[in-house]
Amino acid sequence: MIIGVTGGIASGKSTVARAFSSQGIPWVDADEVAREVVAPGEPALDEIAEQLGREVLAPDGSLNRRALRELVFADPEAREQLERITHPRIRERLVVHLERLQAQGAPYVLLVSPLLFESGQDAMVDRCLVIDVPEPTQIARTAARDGVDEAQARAIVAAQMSREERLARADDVIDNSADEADLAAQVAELDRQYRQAVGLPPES
Ligand SMILES: CC(C)(COP(=O)(O)OP(=O)(O)OC[C@H]1O[C@@H](n2cnc3c(N)ncnc32)[C@H](O)[C@@H]1O)[C@@H](O)C(=O)NCCC(=O)NCCS
Ligand SMILES: Nc1ncnc2c1ncn2[C@@H]1O[C@H](COP(=O)(O)OP(=O)(O)OP(=O)(O)O)[C@@H](O)[C@H]1O
Repeated sequence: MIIGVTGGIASGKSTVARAFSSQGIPWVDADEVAREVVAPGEPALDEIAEQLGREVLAPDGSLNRRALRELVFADPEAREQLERITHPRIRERLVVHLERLQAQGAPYVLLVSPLLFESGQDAMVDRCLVIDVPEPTQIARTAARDGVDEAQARAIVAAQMSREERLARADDVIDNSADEADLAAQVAELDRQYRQAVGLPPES
């Protein structure tokens, strides 16, 4: 069984994944795979430079992530171009990573992805778990963690699915507006349900 874990920027997906991991559940992180596909030497990196301009490269030829971020969250067309280059490759690698994890015999595995619904990755999973936070909390946590200004954080949120739409598509929801202890309790309860769904006793 594959559980897709999604939520907007800084909703708490990685924190949730770590909590599941402490119960023995492994995960694949789509943001990490997205970085793999644009590593130096990857064909996607050349395509990005060709289509979006060499200004998005650092002097050493690697991706200047900050420059690309500022470009794509100000220009929806540039973002769509970037997604056309990266999303098929991300998807291909996610399939490989998930198959490898499943072969290792965990009770179930997680696909952690900010764009699970937007990029159609929900078709790869059995259940969708949405991490939900109010938008002001999301903006504040993004700005605090990534050192981006509030306007940039708002632009990123605006490029993602609305909270309402995401919740409407959820099979399960974690409310991450309280503290991390509260989050851990919600994860423990879902872990119990997921183990039961795959026919395992709660503590296996
Ligand atoms: C725009 C880029 C260069 C910004 O890099 P940066 O290091 O600043 O941020 P990072 O990659 O850690 O992403 C941070 C968050 O931004 C949001 N985000 C990233 N890409 C997108 C997008 N295309 N649309 C909406 N939100 C996005 C996500 O919430 C993500 O968790 C980078 O995110 C990227 O290459 N995005 C395109 C690939 C993609 O869609 N990745 C998302 C995972 S499928
Ligand atoms: N319940 C909580 N209370 C306070 N801070 C929290 C809570 N949950 C997460 N955070 C903090 O909010 C920030 C975002 O959390 P996290 O990195 O888990 O989100 P994410 O959804 O994985 O983000 P992204 O996809 O943008 O990388 C982190 O700095 C994290 O420590």
